[in-house]
Amino acid sequence: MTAVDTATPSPWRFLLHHAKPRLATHAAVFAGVLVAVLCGVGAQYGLKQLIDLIAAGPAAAPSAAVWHAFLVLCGFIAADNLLWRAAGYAATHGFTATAGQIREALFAHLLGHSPAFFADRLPGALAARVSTTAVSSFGIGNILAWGVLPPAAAGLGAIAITAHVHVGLAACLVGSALCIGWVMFRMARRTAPLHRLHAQRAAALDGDTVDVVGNIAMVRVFGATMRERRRIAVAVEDEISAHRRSLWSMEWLRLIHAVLTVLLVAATLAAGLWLWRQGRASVGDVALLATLSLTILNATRDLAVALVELTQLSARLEEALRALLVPHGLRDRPGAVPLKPGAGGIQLQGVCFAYPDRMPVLRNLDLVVPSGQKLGIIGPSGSGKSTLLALLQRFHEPTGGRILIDGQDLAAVTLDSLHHALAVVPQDTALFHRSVIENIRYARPEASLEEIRRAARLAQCGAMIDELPDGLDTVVGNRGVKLSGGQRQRLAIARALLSPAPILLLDEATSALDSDSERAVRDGLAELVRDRTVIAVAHRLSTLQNFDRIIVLDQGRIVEDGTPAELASRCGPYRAMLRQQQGGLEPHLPEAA
Ligand SMILES: Nc1ncnc2c1ncn2[C@@H]1O[C@H](COP(=O)(O)OP(=O)(O)OP(=O)(O)O)[C@@H](O)[C@H]1O
Repeated sequence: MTAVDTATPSPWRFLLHHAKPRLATHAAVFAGVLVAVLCGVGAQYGLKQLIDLIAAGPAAAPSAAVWHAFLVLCGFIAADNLLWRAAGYAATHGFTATAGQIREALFAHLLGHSPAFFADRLPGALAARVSTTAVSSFGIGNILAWGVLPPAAAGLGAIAITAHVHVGLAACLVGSALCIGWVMFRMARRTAPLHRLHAQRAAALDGDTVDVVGNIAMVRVFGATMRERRRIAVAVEDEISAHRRSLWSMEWLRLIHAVLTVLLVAATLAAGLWLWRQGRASVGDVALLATLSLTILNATRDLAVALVELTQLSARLEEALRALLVPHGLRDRPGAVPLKPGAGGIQLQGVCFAYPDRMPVLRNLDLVVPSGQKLGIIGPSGSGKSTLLALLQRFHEPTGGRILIDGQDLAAVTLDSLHHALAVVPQDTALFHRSVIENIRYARPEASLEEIRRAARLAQCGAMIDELPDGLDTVVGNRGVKLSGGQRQRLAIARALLSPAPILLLDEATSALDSDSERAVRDGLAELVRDRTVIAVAHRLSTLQNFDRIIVLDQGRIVEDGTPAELASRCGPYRAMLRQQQGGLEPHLPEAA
């Protein structure tokens, strides 16, 4: 089934869509509850029959009829209780499975979003909303089954039995119940924005809390613990005030409902007494009307409480769905085909790019990288180097021109197949809070232990891993916090080396290494990059000294292009950078052409 229907984020359609695969189980829950409740109401009628027989006296009531009425009453009571449990058993299977399925579907949808989506949102708030959706969906199922259906069925059953005593009285009850229902519904709808506001503030607070916890080292370094506590305290105050307003609106609803139902029950009882005095109702009828009015009172009260909770949960669900079910910014185009595996030749034809509401970053870029070529990209900070790598991964669409891999336009191939063709060591080394071996194996889950050890050795992290307390099984901490920056980078390189992708993208892949480690990693890399196309962004020019070709980017344009030796011999920006990095030691440089 599709993950989620992004075109229709209405909470009810969303829930129905996810309930469908377990329709029979859900139907069993609701049918069980319905029959149990009707048996409960039937027990009240059975009691009336018994009372009428008892009131007639031992002489007038045949013994068989009394015991028959007794057994019917016991049967209703037994069915009432046992069916509740059967429905509960079905719900533990159906509701939990549906909530889990919703969580999985939203997670899958979340993973399909582009980096631009995540750049604008807090990860904690997104995770909180996935949880909110699953918890609210589970809550809505429970409230419908245990909170809405029982009082609704009990109320309708009570009205039907009242009709048996007096049709006019039952009609009045139906009219009153409908009026109360309408008033409650209108009022509940007007409170929905208050619940949504509360849901928004709670999710934002979750996101903020996770953001601070995720950056706890920085908070400590800048002695900002109190500052952050004050910030969160302000957000908590906002959340509390929104929560209070949401609850107050519900308390008003409950109060109005309580007044209306007290009036309704009093009127029913008075009518029963009047009918009895007229000789048109038996003692059993009056007892029945008394219990039925209480059933109706309880039913309408329970129904109101349940509807209130339902309104709150559906508002929370709606808010979470609105935030999560944003259509994917980047997705496979209709008719997209998998990238045909090739040697890894890359071509940029007139590529332009600007981030939304920003100045252009790349301007009319033409570049041909033959398969197997090792291309270095250098240039001042902000010149568009990482953006170029991001476009190659199709994290963003070029605003003009096109990019081809082995002659195939990236826009026309599937994203998954494109990512299988690329191995990446990103600028900001990201590791999972998992073991070293799981992090390296991420690039190729089927890789053997021997292959993993080889990749680790080539990335110069073999000795480092041996020194860890549990070797390859050591858990690296949140985003790899238990490792040094250089160690993290070497693990990321080992991970990329394990990938069979024909194109390797390195974004400042060795920036955190000292010169000796960098040289050692470079030697290890040399063997593995031999048959691949490599595009490497680097600030340290020594990283690129063995590369086939270097381009210099400036303000989104290629301002120099050639082999390292050619560029070093020209009086251009590359030579200036080289001179700067060699500390002005001219003897290392060839004569300028
Ligand atoms: N997600 C984004 N949204 C908006 N603007 C962005 C985004 N990412 C980068 N930019 C902007 O695009 C420009 C180019 O950034 P990019 O990261 O490509 O530069 P770079 O050459 O890799 O820089 P550095 O050497 O410092 O890593 C910068 O002005 C940057 O502020």
